[in-house]
Formats: sequence, structure tokens, C-alpha cells
Amino acid sequence: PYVNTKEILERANKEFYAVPALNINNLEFLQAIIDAGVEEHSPVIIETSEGAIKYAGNGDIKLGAKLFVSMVESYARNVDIPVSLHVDHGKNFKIIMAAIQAGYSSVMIDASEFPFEKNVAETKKIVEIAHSLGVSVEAELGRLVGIEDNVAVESHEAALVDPDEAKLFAEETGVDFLAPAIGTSHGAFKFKGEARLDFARLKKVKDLTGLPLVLHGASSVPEDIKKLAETYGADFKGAKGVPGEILAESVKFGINKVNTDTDLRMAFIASLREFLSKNPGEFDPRKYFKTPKELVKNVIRERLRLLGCSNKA
Ligand SMILES: O=C(COP(=O)(O)O)N(O)CCCOP(=O)(O)O
Ligand SMILES: [Zn+2]
Repeated sequence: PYVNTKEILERANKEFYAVPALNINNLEFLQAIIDAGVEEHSPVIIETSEGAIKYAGNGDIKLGAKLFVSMVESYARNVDIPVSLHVDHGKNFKIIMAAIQAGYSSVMIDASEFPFEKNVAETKKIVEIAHSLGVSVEAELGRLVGIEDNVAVESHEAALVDPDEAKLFAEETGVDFLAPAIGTSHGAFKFKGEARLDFARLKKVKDLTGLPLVLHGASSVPEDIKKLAETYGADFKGAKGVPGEILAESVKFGINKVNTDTDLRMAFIASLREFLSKNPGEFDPRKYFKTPKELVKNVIRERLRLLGCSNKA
């Protein structure tokens, strides 16, 4: 069924597991996610960035939002696992409102680039509107920067979440789930040195807020996927993600939603490169997208098991 993200995350919070939030821009990734959830009897959170909404709507935001809601809701009605649809990194009020009006389960208002007071004000505004329409809200505190050994400590401090601020933020905004910056960053090049997240800081945020917490920039960039892509011509030198054991650890300290986009993209392109080089005569998209969808599905299945949400449908 099509459910509210809050319902999925409140159970995860209570039972100490996490649910991946999986980004889509097109039909194929959505199909892979639904299949993975069904095969693992697991809830799934589908999320679309503002770029994805513009992409699907061919520039028309309302159309893009409606398209994603109708696709996700239709698939969700067809399966016996909880499925929700979330706006990822909402910054543009018009896009957030279009998504709420189209029927999204939840929205992120990302005002983390602004000073604390403005982040509170912006978030509060969206919370009031969204809650009046039964939509749940995510917000972010701190900025997504990798903790690099050779970068001055004070710049980390400035970027990472302040746990006391997080408590105040939660009380003042009424936000349903919170994304504390603890050292991850988006994309495939997260760490120059060894991967490290600030778990002490994360635990403080959890203890002080009790909210379901969100890890952004959580892709692992699995070695086998990276190698497969490079074997067939990709140039992913220096790509490094959050190792699986660190993801599992973050769940123990209170992460309940794990944003994952890069791993799906890397799996798809690695498998597509391999398929195209082995099938030079193929030109039916239902054929050349099939194997990549399979690999994306299997990467997701593994992540569902790692985060502990398999069989939690
Ligand atoms: O946290 C993540 C993904 O992190 P990842 O890169 O580690 O998968 N996200 O919120 C996904 C952000 C996708 O935005 P866009 O569509 O503009 O490229
Ligand atoms: Zn993110």
C-alpha cells in the first residue's frame, strides 16, 4: 500500500532498524525498487529531488510531481509492502507545494544553508502547511561535508550538526524527521582518506531529539560495482563511499532513513556498459535496460538486509 513516510519511520525508530530512501528519475529505477522491496518483504521509501521532478515533467514541475505520484501510488497499490513518496532536498517553495498538492507522502525542506534562525523559520512554515494536509516533513541541520583528516577541525565543527541546536530545532519546528550532518557528502567521492562518521555527535542528537534520523550521502560505492563499470570503460578513479559496516553502525546510533542514489546509478551504468558491449546488436530498451534493472534491484536487496528492514513489511 501507499503510506506516509512517518508511519514507516516511526516503526523503524521504535524497532531500531533503518529504511533506505531510494532516489528515482525514471521508470526503470522505480521498478527495481518495488521488486527489491517485494522480494525482501520490506518497506521502501521512494524519493525524488527537485531535479528529478523537473526531469520527469520535462520542465513542468506540476506535471512531474503528478507523474511520480501516479506511478508510485499505482505500483504501491499493487504490492503488499508499505511504499511512500518523498521530496528530497526541497528548497523551492513552488516545488514543495506542487508535490504536497500532487499527493506526496512527505517533503524535505532543506534550509540547512541558512543560519539557524532562518532554517527554523523556513522549516516551521512548511511543517504548518504540510501537517495541515497530513504530509510529514524532514529538515536538515549542518552541511554535508566529508570529515577530511587534513581539513582544519574548526571547519568540521562549523559544518557538522550541533546536538544542542538539534534539540531546539526539533522543539521549535515540529519537524517529523531530521537529517543531522555527521560527515557524509553526496556523490561517489566522499572521502579522500578513510571513511569516518561522527557517531558520538549522532548519538547526542538521537538522545536529545528522539526523532527518526536521516543519513544523507549514504551510498557505499561497492567495490565490485566500481570494478564492473571500470572494466567496461567507466572512469571512477578515487570513488569511495560509506562502507557497509559503517552504515550498519549508524543504525545502532539512531539513523532510520538512509538516502541512497549514487549506488543505484553506479549499478545501473556498470551493468548497462557490460550489456551494451556484449550485445552490440540490441536496441530494444526493454532488453538493454533489463539487466541493469536486475543489478540495481540486487544492490537494493542487499541494502535492505544490511539496514535490518527485510521482513519488516
Ligand atoms: O543523500 C542523497 C544521496 O546520497 P548518495 O550520493 O550517497 O547516494 N540524496 O539526497 C540524493 C540527492 C540526489 O540529488 P540530485 O537528483 O539533485 O542529484
Ligand atoms: Zn541528500
